[in-house]
Amino acid sequence: MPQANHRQAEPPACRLYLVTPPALEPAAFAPLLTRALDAGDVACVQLRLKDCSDDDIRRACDVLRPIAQEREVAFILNDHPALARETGCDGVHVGQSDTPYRQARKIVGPDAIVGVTCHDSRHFAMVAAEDGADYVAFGAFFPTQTKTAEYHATPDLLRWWSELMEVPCVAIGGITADNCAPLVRAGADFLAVVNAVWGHPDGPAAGVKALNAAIAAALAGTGDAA
Ligand SMILES: Cc1ncc(COP(=O)(O)OP(=O)(O)O)c(N)n1
Ligand SMILES: Cc1nc(C(=O)O)sc1CCOP(=O)(O)O
Ligand SMILES: [Mg+2]
Repeated sequence: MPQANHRQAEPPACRLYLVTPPALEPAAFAPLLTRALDAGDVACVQLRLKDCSDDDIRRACDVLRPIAQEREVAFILNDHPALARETGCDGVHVGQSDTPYRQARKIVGPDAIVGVTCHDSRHFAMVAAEDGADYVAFGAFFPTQTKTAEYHATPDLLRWWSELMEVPCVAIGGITADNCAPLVRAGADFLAVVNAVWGHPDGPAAGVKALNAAIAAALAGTGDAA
C-alpha cells in the first residue's frame, strides 16, 4: 500500500480506501472520481465491478486508472489478477472465494499490491500475512446496503491485529463518518468505503472530506467516544 501522498509529508495513521460502486459507466463516473480524489487524502481506489464482462472492466480501467495514478493514488482491481496485470493496475484484491492469494501473486508479480479479504477470521488473516499479502481486510463492521455481508467483524479484531502484526489492516462494511471512530482508534490502517462517499447527499467530495475529518478527530481523541 502506498505510504505517502503528494498532499502530505507525513501520512496519517489511518487513510481512506475508496471502493467504486458495483456498476458504473466509466465516462460518467470519471468526474465523480476526480472530485473525490481532489477533495482530500485517499490512499487507494478499488475498481469493484460485479457481473461485468472482461471488456467492460478493461474499458473502466483505461478511463479510471490514470485519474488515480496521476494523483499518486494506488489503483486496485477487485477479483481479477490477470486483468489487473494486463491493464496496468497497481494491484488486485482477492476474497476467500476468488483466485487464491498465492496464485494471484504469481499472476501480478512481486511488486504489485495484493490484498485479501479475511472476513472476521484471525486464521485467514494470519495465513494471508504469512503468505505475503500486502494487507488484510476485515468486515463487515456495520450493516451495509452495498452487498450481502455474511460476516460481522468487531473493533477488537483490529486492535488484536494491529498490536500483533506489521501487515496493514483494512476495515470495510457500512463505515461512515459518524461510526468510524472506534475503528480508527482500534488501529485500522485503512477505512474502505462505498456508500459513504458515492452516496453522500452532498456528493463524493463532501464524503471524502467528512471521512477525513472524522479520521483526524478520532486520531486526535476528539472523535465520538462510542
Ligand atoms: C478492501 C476490501 N475488502 C473486502 C472486499 C470483499 O471481497 P470479497 O469477499 O471477494 O467480495 P467481493 O467484493 O468480490 O464481492 C473487497 N472487495 N475489498
Ligand atoms: C465490498 C464489501 N465487502 C465487504 C466485506 O464485509 O467483506 S462489505 C462491502 C461493501 C462495502 O460498502 P459500504 O461501504 O457501502 O458498506
Ligand atoms: Mg471478490
